[in-house]
Amino acid sequence: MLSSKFRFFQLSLSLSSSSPKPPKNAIFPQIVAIRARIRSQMGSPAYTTSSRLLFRQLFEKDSSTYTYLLADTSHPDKPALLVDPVDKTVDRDISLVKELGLKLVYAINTHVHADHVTGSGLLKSKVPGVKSIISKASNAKADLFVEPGDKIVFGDLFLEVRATPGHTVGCVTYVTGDGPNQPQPRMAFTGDTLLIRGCGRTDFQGGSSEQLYKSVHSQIFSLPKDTLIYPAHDYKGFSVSTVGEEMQYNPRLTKDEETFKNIMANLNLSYPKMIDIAVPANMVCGLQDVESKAL
Ligand SMILES: N[C@@H](CCC(=O)N[C@@H](CSS)C(=O)NCC(=O)O)C(=O)O
Repeated sequence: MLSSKFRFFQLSLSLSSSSPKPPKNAIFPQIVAIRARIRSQMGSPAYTTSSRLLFRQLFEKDSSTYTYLLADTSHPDKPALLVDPVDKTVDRDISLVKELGLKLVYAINTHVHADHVTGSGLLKSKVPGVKSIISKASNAKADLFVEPGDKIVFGDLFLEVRATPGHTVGCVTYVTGDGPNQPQPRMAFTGDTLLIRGCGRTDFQGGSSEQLYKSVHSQIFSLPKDTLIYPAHDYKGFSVSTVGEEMQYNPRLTKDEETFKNIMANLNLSYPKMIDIAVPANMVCGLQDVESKAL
């Protein structure tokens, strides 16, 4: 496969060999044309353009979990939030927040995880002022509870809350705002509801394949096709997808509902190794709260 640098070089060459040497003042439109050709050959960009949004995708390898850091860097306070922090990587996340000069305000969870302990409790104990967030429908403990239609505001940016039950009863998807100054394309943090070319299992924690199917089709596939999909996990090496791509290629969710339910009933996955520790800990916002409750 060609590296993008090499592709650029090739495209520059082919463009100059097929056209006469341009006058000096015509070079800028040529660069614009080359960039447009690269973009069209590479498909949708896997990034969002916004002058204000700082975005980082972070990984925890033991549970193959993605944590996302978002901040409004145009706001004087540089308010930041973490989506689905993991206890094991909290120190890494705090260092990054400090290095970038951000003010962490929220630790947000898409759901009560079964495979790892949330970093929300540790973040709250290590960074004064951080508030934990989870959906009201999860019945878990947190500082703030969100419901469908709520907005989580950080500076002049916001995340919209969409109810996407199915993997668990309280699963939500957080979608970047729609409006002036909000990132384009939009970004959807789907938790375990929609994975890249897959989806969350539905065999515990109040899971339902019927609900998951409806959630994805009504709440995620209804977003603009260029909306970027950022899941909570990936087991195959993917990092980002789009609504359009999943609508076309997701091997489970492109099927009709009956076929989907049949696929989900026959996944035969073993239970997550951490489930007996993770679920009770996450119901109280992370291990720290479990310890303080026990005192
Ligand atoms: N082996 C892992 C757990 C893998 C797993 O079950 N992943 C979940 C999301 S975390 S609860 C899932 O929904 N997977 C769907 C799939 O199709 O893989 C462990 O032991 O932790």
